[in-house]
Formats: sequence, structure tokens, C-alpha cells
Amino acid sequence: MPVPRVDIEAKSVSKQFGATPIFEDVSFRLVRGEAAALVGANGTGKSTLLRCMMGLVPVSSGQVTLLGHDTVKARQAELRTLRARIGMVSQKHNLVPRLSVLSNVLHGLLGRHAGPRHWSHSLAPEASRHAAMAALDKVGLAHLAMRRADRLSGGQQQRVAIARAIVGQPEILIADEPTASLDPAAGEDVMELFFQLAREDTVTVVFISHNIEHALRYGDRVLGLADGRLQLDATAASLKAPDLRGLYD
Ligand SMILES: Nc1ncnc2c1ncn2[C@@H]1O[C@H](COP(=O)(O)OP(=O)(O)OP(=O)(O)O)[C@@H](O)[C@H]1O
Repeated sequence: MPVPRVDIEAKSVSKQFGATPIFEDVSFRLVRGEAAALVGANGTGKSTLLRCMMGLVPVSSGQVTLLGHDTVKARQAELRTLRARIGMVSQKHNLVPRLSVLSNVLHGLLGRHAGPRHWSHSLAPEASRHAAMAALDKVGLAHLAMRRADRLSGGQQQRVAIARAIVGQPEILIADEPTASLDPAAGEDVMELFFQLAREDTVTVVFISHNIEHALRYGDRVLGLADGRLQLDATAASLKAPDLRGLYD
């Protein structure tokens, strides 16, 4: 049987901002196609851990390997190339409000192609436009491609953000509370869609969630930060909601 490829690995990672320790000695590994929910109370350092994994903020100590690259040692150019293989969805969709939906999705190809021509919907090369339209079709919004992004509902905007994250066919998807600004029904839709797309393409996923049900339903694994340590690393199947509630005490 082929050995599954490790896409994300943290080895004894610690982070402090100035003299303030955020977390220490965090180790975990995720193989291709695995989805991990990262949970923990406000301020425990979940976003910081994700940013450390991406090489967006430096770790204080430890080792991070992303798609086979050491992001602690990597130079900026190597990190940029690496990030082009990763899609991100954040709490707030961060769309450019005045631009069309299609232009916003084309932004997801920025790491791959240089120059503004590539993200103007009228000037982008045919192949990029085609990829962006295909991504919009997957999130059910192809018919709104030419609408200004700020004319969409919050749920629709988050779907555009998902299209932007998947347009470059990423190997890893990172989502930082993707449903935080949505009502419960829109939040469910967005989670369903996000994981349907991730599973279709066997993408490795790390998502932050404050929703215990979501963590258990959509995660294969649950990673829990509390008191500056990774206190939980277990399969979702082995956990029940009260096991996670303990992290918030
Ligand atoms: N650039 C920074 N400089 C200094 N402190 C920071 C910086 N970024 C984050 N922090 C601090 O690090 C701690 C962890 O923040 P982080 O946003 O990673 O937590 P979180 O678990 O994602 O929180 P939440 O659930 O509220 O989103 C917080 O106390 C925050 O104020």
C-alpha cells in the first residue's frame, strides 16, 4: 500500500510575541486528503499557528514542513511559490468590493501569474478566465460573474471567496472560521460546499472553528489548543462533544 504523503508537519513549534508566550511544543502531521479542525478558546493562538505554518509569521522555535518544504528556512521567493499551492478562506471574505465577482476569483491566481493583466476580468488570458468561471460554477455563482462583489449577500460573498481559494487547484486549503460572519443556514451551506470541493480533489484541509459540531462533522482529526499547548490531537470518530468542551473551561 502506498505511504500517504505528509502535507503539513509541525515539530515542536513554539511561538511568542515579544515576551508573551502564545504556545509551545506543538507537534502534529497531516497527510494528503486529511481534514483537521483546529479548536480552542479565543486567543489561544489558532490563527497564529496557521500563520506560522504558512510562513506568514516566524516561529520562535521548532520546525514546519509544508508540502515537503521547510517554511522556517525558506526564502521569500520559495514561500511565495509554496503559497500559490495553498488556498485560503478567512472569517471575512476579503473581496475587493468594487471589482466584479470574476475579477475577485482571478485574484486567486495571483501567486501563479504576475501582473494586473491577469486579474482584470477583461484582460486576463482566456485560460485564467476559463478557470475562474469553472470555479464560480462549482460554487453555483457563474451567473453572477459580472456583478460587483459588494452587491452580493454575505453567504454569496463567502462562496466567491471559496471560488478564489480553489481556482488555482490548491493542494492544501486553510480556512480561518469561514462561517463566522454568516447566519446558521448560510454557514451550513458554506461548510458543506467547502468540504464537498475539498474532498472531490483530495485536498488537505485545516480549518479553525468555534463550532464543536462542525469540528466533529467535517474534521477527520481534531487539534485542540489550550493553555499554550496542543492538548488534543485525536480522530473525530473517537471524540464526543464534551471532550472538546473541556478545552474551553
Ligand atoms: N502580531 C501580533 N503581535 C502581538 N500579539 C499578537 C499578534 N498576533 C496575535 N497576537 C496575540 O496572540 C494571541 C493569540 O491570537 P490568535 O489570533 O492567534 O488567537 P486565536 O486562537 O486565533 O483567537 P480567536 O479565536 O479569538 O480568533 C492573542 O493574545 C493575540 O493578541
